[in-house]
Amino acid sequence: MLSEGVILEEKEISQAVIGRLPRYFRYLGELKDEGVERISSQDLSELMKVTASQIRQDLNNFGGFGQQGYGYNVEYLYHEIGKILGLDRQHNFIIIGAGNLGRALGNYINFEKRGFIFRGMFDENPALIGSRIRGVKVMPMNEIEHFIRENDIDIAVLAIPKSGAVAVAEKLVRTGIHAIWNFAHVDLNVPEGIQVENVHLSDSLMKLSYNIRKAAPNGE
Ligand SMILES: NC(=O)c1ccc[n+]([C@@H]2O[C@H](COP(=O)([O-])OP(=O)(O)OC[C@H]3O[C@@H](n4cnc5c(N)ncnc54)[C@H](O)[C@@H]3O)[C@@H](O)[C@H]2O)c1
Repeated sequence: MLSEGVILEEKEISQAVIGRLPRYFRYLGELKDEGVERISSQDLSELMKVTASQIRQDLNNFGGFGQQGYGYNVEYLYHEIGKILGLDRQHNFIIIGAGNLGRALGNYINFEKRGFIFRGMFDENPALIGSRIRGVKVMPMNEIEHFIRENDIDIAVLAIPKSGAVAVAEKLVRTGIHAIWNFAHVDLNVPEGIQVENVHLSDSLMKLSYNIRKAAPNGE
């Protein structure tokens, strides 16, 4: 089972560490763009507001990357974390659901900068078929299986209501898709080997709401 951690270079890495890697990647990318060549774990810790020991522990999972008295080579670490995250290769994705959310995701160009290439969009509403988002055509659902196979699609983004999500996910599984980025508010039961990442923006909003309440418990 891959639910608790992933096997990487013969070592079990916890999902908590994996979850922190994109943030390291982002900060290192910014440092690299600013021309910073190396950084100590102390300075990285101050910048990212996590303890230096957390940084050392996290990066030790992958063999360290740091050198005593030198710190981290920013460019090297950036590329190594990118490789660990699989960002050294291109991922082709499609979006299912050309509604508000699907269109917003399709219009977001920064995914391409990370190697996620928007290839196709699908919807069951005939009125939307043929319309385009950033030049990408909305296609009918009966073309999806053929499209996935012909265009080397590895990620399907589910931006449809939960009522149809399970059936669509089952269809995607039959096409041999590798991964589903699931925005529908339903848990998907997919076979082992197919990766699902659930996104619930409202969870983040509820956390914010909790923190607002904690900061002003009397509703001031
Ligand atoms: N997880 C999150 O953070 C998050 C955030 C916003 C919205 N959502 C969910 O995402 C879904 C889409 O939101 P929206 O605002 O874009 O809705 P929307 O109504 O604007 O768009 C939904 C689109 O999906 C299409 N569709 C519906 N069932 C389909 C099916 N079985 N196959 C193919 N296409 C189908 C519809 O024709 C429509 O174009 C909603 O169910 C909403 O609950 C999730």
